[in-house]
Amino acid sequence: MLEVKRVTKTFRRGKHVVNALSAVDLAVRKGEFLTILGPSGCGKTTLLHMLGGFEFPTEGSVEIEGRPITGPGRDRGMVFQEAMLFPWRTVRANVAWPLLVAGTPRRQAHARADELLARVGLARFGNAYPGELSGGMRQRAALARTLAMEPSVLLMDEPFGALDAQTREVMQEELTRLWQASGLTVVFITHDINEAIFLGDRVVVMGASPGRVVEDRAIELERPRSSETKSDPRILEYRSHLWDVLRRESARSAPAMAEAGR
Ligand SMILES: Nc1ncnc2c1ncn2[C@@H]1O[C@H](COP(=O)(O)OP(=O)(O)OP(=O)(O)O)[C@@H](O)[C@H]1O
Repeated sequence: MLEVKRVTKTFRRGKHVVNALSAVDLAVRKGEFLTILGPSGCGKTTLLHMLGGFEFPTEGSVEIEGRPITGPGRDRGMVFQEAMLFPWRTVRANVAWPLLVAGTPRRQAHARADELLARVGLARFGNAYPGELSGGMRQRAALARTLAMEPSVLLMDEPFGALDAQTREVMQEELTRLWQASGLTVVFITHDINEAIFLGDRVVVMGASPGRVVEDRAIELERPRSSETKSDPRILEYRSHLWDVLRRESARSAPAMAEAGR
């Protein structure tokens, strides 16, 4: 579904050249849930932005279903750490907004928004304003708005990073349910190893300086996954292995990053 081929990305910052990504190869199958872990600054967001069509490789190519990605498209929805909702519009109007922009008649767009709000557990909050919702509810509304475009790929950049631990667990379980029912392909960035394991069919670990893929591990926990999955003893093995990889990468990249910041 998605293919990143020998991608290198360099940014210029004044006189300095930042090698954000170096020779990254990555393929994501249709319907797969891929999670990405890695130390700060290893290029996770840059990679996601390329898949979204907001950044372009310096070398190499990024493709969706065999076609080069040349810009953002309705086939790919993005969800960020902070739910970007219009505070002056109701939750229903926020979710309906991309449909209205695409020319859907208002009544139809609002009916579709209500269906989507029900799917993310916000059926009773269509008339509320974003400021009246909790962080988790705002993230659900943002997800509903992204789903309104009927993307085939969801690109998620630490979407639960700003939530408290309990809400985060609930959101993880809801997302797996939603994904399982939808057939969506998901690429999900996180700093949380447990989250990466619980959600992912595969966990990719990136290393920094330069950003590259250092580990690609299949997670063979059965689906559907639920809160009980979280006490599966295999999780401990996955966690210990991924911790080792991350520790090694953080130690390796820290001196180089300190040097780059000087
Ligand atoms: N527009 C830009 N201009 C210059 N440098 C950039 C730009 N975008 C990213 N970088 C640099 O590229 C590197 C990778 O950044 P990126 O945000 O992709 O990392 P990340 O792994 O997502 O980090 P974090 O986990 O902290 O969000 C960093 O050194 C960053 O400073």
